[in-house]
Amino acid sequence: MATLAVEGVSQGFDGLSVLDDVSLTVESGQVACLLGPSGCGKTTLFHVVAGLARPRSGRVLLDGHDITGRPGSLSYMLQKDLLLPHKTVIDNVALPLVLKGASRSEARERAEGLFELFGLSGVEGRWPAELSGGQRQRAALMRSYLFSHEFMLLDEPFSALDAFTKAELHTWFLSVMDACGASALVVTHDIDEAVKIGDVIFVMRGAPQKGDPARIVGCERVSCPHPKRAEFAVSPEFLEHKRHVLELLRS
Ligand SMILES: Nc1ncnc2c1ncn2[C@@H]1O[C@H](COP(=O)(O)OP(=O)(O)OP(=O)(O)O)[C@@H](O)[C@H]1O
Repeated sequence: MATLAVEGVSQGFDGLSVLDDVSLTVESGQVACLLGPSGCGKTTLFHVVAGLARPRSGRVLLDGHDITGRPGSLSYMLQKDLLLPHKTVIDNVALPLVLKGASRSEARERAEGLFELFGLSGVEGRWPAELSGGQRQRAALMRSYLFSHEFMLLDEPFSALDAFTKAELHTWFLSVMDACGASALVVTHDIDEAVKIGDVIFVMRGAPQKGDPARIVGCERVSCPHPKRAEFAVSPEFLEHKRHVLELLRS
């Protein structure tokens, strides 16, 4: 478990200013969502947080340690699962451990212990092409977790799934996060998803291409005890949080 702090991050490309003084904190064990319109700079912020790009100003701290511009401390799961087609599921998910220096058998052994928790028992030896969309996302999330137990950056992890699979994975995701105690920052375009899975929702606004760099315009704390039950999504409290988020997006 780890606490992430983004402090006063500004970023841009050549003459384009994309992020303006972005700050946010994700507490240990929290799932935080980053919600904002297309093109406002969410991926740009993720690249900075993952250490893949140095910001023009500001810094990124993980448990108080400055990780600005240093990749490898957090795991970063892209929207597309990027499972390697020529490797079995177990070798795909164990790959981060091998890259970190474990032997193949050691890595497989550690990964094997997690298949049940991630709802993937029985598919260890299959090829990615033999999995359903939901199973592929579970495997991709498990691989991210094996890269970093502490903090995961998830870029639209459920956006490619159909509505039924998505709803199923939301419930599954929350139970896995509770069981692992990991923290995550999740990019999403989907307000319902953000309220459903987020303990806190950071709302980002801006249109960098129109000379309006993005900033965090507010944050909504979702007061719902864990484990969040499926009924929460049809409760008056859910609608109230959704209304607040919509107000922030329009403000
Ligand atoms: N490498 C780059 N060089 C120049 N401009 C870039 C680069 N990467 C992103 N941009 C610009 O920065 C702005 C923010 O892009 P970004 O991909 O971060 O937005 P986003 O919120 O993640 O979008 P989406 O939700 O559609 O994925 C856009 O105007 C984009 O064109």
